[in-house]
Amino acid sequence: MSTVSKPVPHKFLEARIVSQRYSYSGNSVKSHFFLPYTNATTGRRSSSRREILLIYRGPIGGAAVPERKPLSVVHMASSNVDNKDDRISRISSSIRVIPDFPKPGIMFQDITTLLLDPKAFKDTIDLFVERYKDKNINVVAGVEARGFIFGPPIALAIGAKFVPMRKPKKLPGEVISEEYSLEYGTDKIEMHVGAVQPGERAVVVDDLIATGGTLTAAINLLERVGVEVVECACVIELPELKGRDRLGEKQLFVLVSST
Ligand SMILES: O=P(O)(O)OC[C@H]1O[C@H](OP(=O)(O)OP(=O)(O)O)[C@H](O)[C@@H]1O
Ligand SMILES: Nc1ncnc2[nH]cnc12
Repeated sequence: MSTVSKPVPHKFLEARIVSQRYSYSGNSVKSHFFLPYTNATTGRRSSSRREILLIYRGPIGGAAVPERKPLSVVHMASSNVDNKDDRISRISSSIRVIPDFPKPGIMFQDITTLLLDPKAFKDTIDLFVERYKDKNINVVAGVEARGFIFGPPIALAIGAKFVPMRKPKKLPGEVISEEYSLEYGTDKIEMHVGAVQPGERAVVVDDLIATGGTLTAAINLLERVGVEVVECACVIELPELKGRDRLGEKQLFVLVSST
């Protein structure tokens, strides 16, 4: 379905489009067409341009945008978030889905739009802080890159240290590393030797769990040096990729589920 925001005079329908750009909002795509502005009497073009906006809603790029739901009570079995909590639906609706990024077939869950909404961002952090503040957590480990956005404010609020788990060759000191497979490739994460101590209690934070490869690698790194990983925490779960199964007995706390 498409709607034209303003009636388009006939003379502009005959004009050539000089440029076009797209912007995304929720499950809709806006196409901005720029037409040369032509004087109907003289036929001369002005340097100014006229913008025509088309708004498409629904399927984009041939693939249907999946519905993202606040987590159902069944999925929340291991969490204490009230499913009726209106913070969850605000968080869910602030996350945008970009089809075919970074390659065809991937429905990319883009949390940068959540970050643009200060209330949704604060609600996200608050929900994690409410869950971990009384659990004697010493370590919040965040996985590069998006775990670096959510992890540090949680760590500060609960009085824990933040430990970055970085992509290879980024950390300057001695590291231990762990390889893992992704929904779209393979990768490796590294942690500084000495950043954590045996017996410390950790939560691993990331924006999203897909296949669970990243979180499994993070858990392995921490457990190799004697840290107790209490739980993993993500904003989004893609349940179809069964990452939760890959974590085995390890608890996973998520806020929204995307089907
Ligand atoms: O459950 P998995 O299948 O392991 O996938 C989840 C991981 O994939 C994404 O990161 P990505 O590797 O794309 O890195 P980036 O955050 O640096 O873009 C996401 O932020 C998670 O870290
Ligand atoms: N579909 C997805 N959206 C965002 N990040 C991801 N990481 C792995 N799969 C992803």
